[in-house]
Amino acid sequence: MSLDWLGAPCATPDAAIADTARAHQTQLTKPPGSLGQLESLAIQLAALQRVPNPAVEQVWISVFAGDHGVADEGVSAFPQVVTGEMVRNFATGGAAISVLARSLGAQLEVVNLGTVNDPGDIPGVRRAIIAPSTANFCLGPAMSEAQFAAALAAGADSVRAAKAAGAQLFIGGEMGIANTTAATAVACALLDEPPSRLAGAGTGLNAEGIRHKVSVLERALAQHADAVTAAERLRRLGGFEIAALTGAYIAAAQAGLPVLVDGFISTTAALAAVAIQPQVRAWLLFAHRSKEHGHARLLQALDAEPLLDLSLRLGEASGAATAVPLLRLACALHNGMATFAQAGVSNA
Ligand SMILES: O=C(O)c1ccc[n+]([C@@H]2O[C@H](COP(=O)([O-])O)[C@@H](O)[C@H]2O)c1
Ligand SMILES: Cc1cc2nc[nH]c2cc1C
Repeated sequence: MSLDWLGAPCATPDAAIADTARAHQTQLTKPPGSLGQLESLAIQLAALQRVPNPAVEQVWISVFAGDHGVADEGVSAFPQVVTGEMVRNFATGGAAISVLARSLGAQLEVVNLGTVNDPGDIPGVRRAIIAPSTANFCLGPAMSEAQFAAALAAGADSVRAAKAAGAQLFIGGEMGIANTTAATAVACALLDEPPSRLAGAGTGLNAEGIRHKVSVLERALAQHADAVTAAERLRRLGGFEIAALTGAYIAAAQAGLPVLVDGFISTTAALAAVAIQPQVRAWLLFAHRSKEHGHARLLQALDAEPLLDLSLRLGEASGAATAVPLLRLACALHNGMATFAQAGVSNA
C-alpha cells in the first residue's frame, strides 16, 4: 500500500466567502466582535463549506480503537482488555460518546483496528483489523510499514463514508489502553520535547506511575532517535488508532470536509497530519483543552484556540461532541440574526 496519497493537495477554503461572512458579521445587531469565537467559527465554517450560510446539522463521528504493545510496560491505570470491552460498549450504546452522538443526532461509526480482547463481529462496529495490537515500541517499531499504511487508509475510508453520507463536519475519536504513552512519544519526537514536559496521568496514573511512564518514554525515544520524518516517527511510536486519525484528518482536508479535533491523542494525530501535509491545518477546529498534562503544549504548537476547557480527559471524541452545540449556535447566529438595517437599530 502506497503512502503517496498523503502528500496530495488539500481543498482550499473559499477566501471570498470568508470576506463576505466577515463583513456580514459586522452588520449584525451587536457590537462588532462581541460574539468572539462564535463569530470566527461561523466565518471559518462558511469558508470551509464554501457557503454563505454554514451548517453543522450532519455530524459524523468515527471512533478508532486499537491496542498497544507498550501496555506491557505497565504505563496505564487500566488493563488492556478494556479496549475491546469498550468497543462493544460504544456499539451497544452505553459509552459517553454513544450518548453524546445520540443526543446530537450524529452518525457514530466504531472502527476496530485490532484489540487483544477482540469482541468479534458486533452490529455497529466496522472491523478493519490490522493485528491484535501494535508491537511494544521499546523493543522495535510499533507498526510495520504495511500495518502503518493500512491504519492511515482505514482513517481515509471513514472520511469517504462520511462524505458519502453528506456529513458537514468530521469528528475523530480514539480508544486504546496505553495510547497516551504512544501519543506522548509521537508528540515528543515531533516537537523535540522531553517526555517529562508532555507525559500525564492518562486514565489515572499517580505521580509514581507518571515517573515510570516518563522513564519508559525516554527509553523508547532513545531507541527511535534515528527516525527523522513525521510519518516514520508516527509509524515507529504511534498506534493503529492514532495513525487512522492522522489519515482521516489528511483525507478530510483533501476532501474539503471540516474537522473538529478532540483531546490529547487526537491532537497528536493532528500534529502528525500537519507535519506530513501542512495544508491540513486550515481544516482543523479545536474543541477543547484536555486535562491531560501535555495537551496545552500541543495546542500551542498548532496555534490552536480551543473552544472549551472543562477538565475532560476521556477521549473517544467526547470533547469534540460536547462542542458541537457551540458550532451549531455559531451558525444559527450567523444565519439568523437581523442586520442593523433590517432591525432599524442605529449603527456606530
Ligand atoms: O483525549 C484525551 O485527552 C485523553 C486523556 C487521557 C486519557 N484518554 C483516554 O484514555 C485511554 C488512554 O489512557 P492510558 O492511561 O491508558 O494511556 C484512551 O482510551 C484515551 O481515549 C484520553
Ligand atoms: C473505561 C474507559 C473508557 C474510555 N474511553 C476512552 N478511553 C477510556 C478508558 C477507559 C479505562
